[in-house]
Amino acid sequence: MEPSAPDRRSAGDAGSGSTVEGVAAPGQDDPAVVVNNLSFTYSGIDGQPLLNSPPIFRDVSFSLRPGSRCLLVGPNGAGKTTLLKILGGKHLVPRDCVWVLGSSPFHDTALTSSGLLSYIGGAWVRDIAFAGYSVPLQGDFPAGQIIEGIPGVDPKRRERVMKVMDINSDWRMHLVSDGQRRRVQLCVGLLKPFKVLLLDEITVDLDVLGRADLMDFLTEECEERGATIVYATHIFDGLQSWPTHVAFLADGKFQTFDEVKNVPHLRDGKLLDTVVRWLREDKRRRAASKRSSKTTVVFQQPLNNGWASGRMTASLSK
Ligand SMILES: Nc1ncnc2c1ncn2[C@@H]1O[C@H](COP(=O)(O)OP(=O)(O)OP(=O)(O)O)[C@@H](O)[C@H]1O
Repeated sequence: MEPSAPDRRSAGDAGSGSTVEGVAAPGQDDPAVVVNNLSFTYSGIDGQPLLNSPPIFRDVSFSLRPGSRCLLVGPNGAGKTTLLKILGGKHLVPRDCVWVLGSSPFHDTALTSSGLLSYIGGAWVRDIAFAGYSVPLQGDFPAGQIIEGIPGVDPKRRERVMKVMDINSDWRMHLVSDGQRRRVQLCVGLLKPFKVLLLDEITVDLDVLGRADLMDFLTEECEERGATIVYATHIFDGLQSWPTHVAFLADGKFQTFDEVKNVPHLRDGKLLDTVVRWLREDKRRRAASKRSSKTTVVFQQPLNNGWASGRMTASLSK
């Protein structure tokens, strides 16, 4: 799909339907998400691209209109999380490459602080000085305290989201199961009436009913409020009729990005079969390209050795 021209009003311009200070809401027909020729490579702490690491994306472009539900699929390591993080403003990319609700998510922090753009991904962890990296958030405090402590939330919406996620306010966070912790994490991410929601494999710990209720809620949010959702997952159970769009990311680009109604097998509800076929094709393509490649990878002494306090990273010299 060709990207549409982004809405380039700067933050603070009066936009039709603007409700949050600092964020110019796009008009109803403007795309909610626009990506223009996005290329991205991770860099080390010296700011240089990591050695021997090809770009994660090359010239990726797409756009999504309000109300779209896009399933983002692809093999492990294809870059789904990276793309969601870029859309969520967590990685610096050139301002003109990524537009969410008419603003650059990295540069215009009001997008995320207002809750209009919400990113929910990974386990609920934090880096805590002297405790370590990726420490699970499980202090002894009740779930209700976290949820009710978030300011600016409509009490009716809070009640609804807590009901959908089936949360007991008295759950003590250091005693809950992984699935219960995930429910609280989801609840927090859904409390504000987002316009764009980015989900990174968040249903992994949920039981089947919790998952079904969540997907129904998300469908309603898109159909009734015009929210836009990009959801990266490897779990396709019960998702056949959920997406309006499917994007298959592999080898640095979208091998497929289309509306479900335009892809015959997807239209017929064969989501899992189709994704498995795409994955097999991609695996064959990678094997063929490896066989034909004459490039010898030479490991060199990297400019940084990837050392950070308490952690060894993958950029260590071999
Ligand atoms: N912080 C980082 N620094 C350097 N490389 C990274 C970093 N995070 C991810 N990568 C690399 O970027 C590539 C894409 O990773 P990413 O997590 O986006 O893939 P993914 O499609 O979400 O994978 P999965 O399906 O396994 O979750 C991988 O090769 C990974 O090793």
